[in-house]
Amino acid sequence: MIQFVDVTKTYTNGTTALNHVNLTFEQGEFVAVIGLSGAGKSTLIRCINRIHDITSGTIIVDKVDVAGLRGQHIRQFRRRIGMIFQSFNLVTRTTVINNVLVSFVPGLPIWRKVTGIFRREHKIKALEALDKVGILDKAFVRVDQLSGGQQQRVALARTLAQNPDIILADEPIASLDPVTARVVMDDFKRINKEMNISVIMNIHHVEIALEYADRIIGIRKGEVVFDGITSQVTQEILQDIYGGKWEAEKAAIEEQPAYVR
Ligand SMILES: Nc1ncnc2c1ncn2[C@@H]1O[C@H](COP(=O)(O)OP(=O)(O)OP(=O)(O)O)[C@@H](O)[C@H]1O
Repeated sequence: MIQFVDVTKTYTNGTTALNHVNLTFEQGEFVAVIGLSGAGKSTLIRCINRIHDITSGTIIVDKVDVAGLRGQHIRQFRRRIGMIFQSFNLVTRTTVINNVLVSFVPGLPIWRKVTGIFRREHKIKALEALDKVGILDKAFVRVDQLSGGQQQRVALARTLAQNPDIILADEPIASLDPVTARVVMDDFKRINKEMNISVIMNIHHVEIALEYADRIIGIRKGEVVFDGITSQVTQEILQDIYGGKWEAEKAAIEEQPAYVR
């Protein structure tokens, strides 16, 4: 369970990105966070694994006060939380399996890190993770030979190999075409349902958010203005989340070329 209790985040330049946010995420939920650009979606997600430190309030993840973690404890905590980015964050000049094996590095002795020698059990786990996202056949292909969608699935496999309880996804489909975006979203959904891994996703594509997520959180100017199950979301609610700019936002998404939609 993740709890935000009266969380405020003000960056050093004075921008308040989160303003007195209260939220609870149960284990196994699939939550989409939506809102205008600059609303605070990334900040919300990134405070959970301490990429950003909050200014006031408390974030509790499974009874652990995240702000109190230091050094080794923060590394251990982060291993339970996978992170997926828009830009995949892979090493493109090496193979798919090497990218997945990297997820075992933090727990390995220094000589293994340096030599890149991985145990058989790690290799099997890496291959299993690739199988879960349907790209086992690409294990020994160089990442730069894969499509964007396949690269995002490698990133997902790398996260799965870490055996996380939670996956935070920051605009994971923003650079994918609509068909590939759905393939990747299908992976997220399957992982969420079959493995009971919580998925908290920041996403611009509202129609995809409504199609895949169980719950929608709408953020406007750092405040939660909607929090409810997906079927409750109406056009009026979207207007409210997008500060009356929903029609313009919808048109902007529709006008984007296919590769960014
Ligand atoms: N490192 C930072 N330093 C200062 N201000 C920041 C920083 N990161 C974000 N902000 C500001 O905080 C606010 C929320 O930003 P955030 O990236 O969380 O929004 P977002 O909803 O994810 O936007 P987008 O959809 O464009 O990614 C914005 O006003 C942004 O300019």
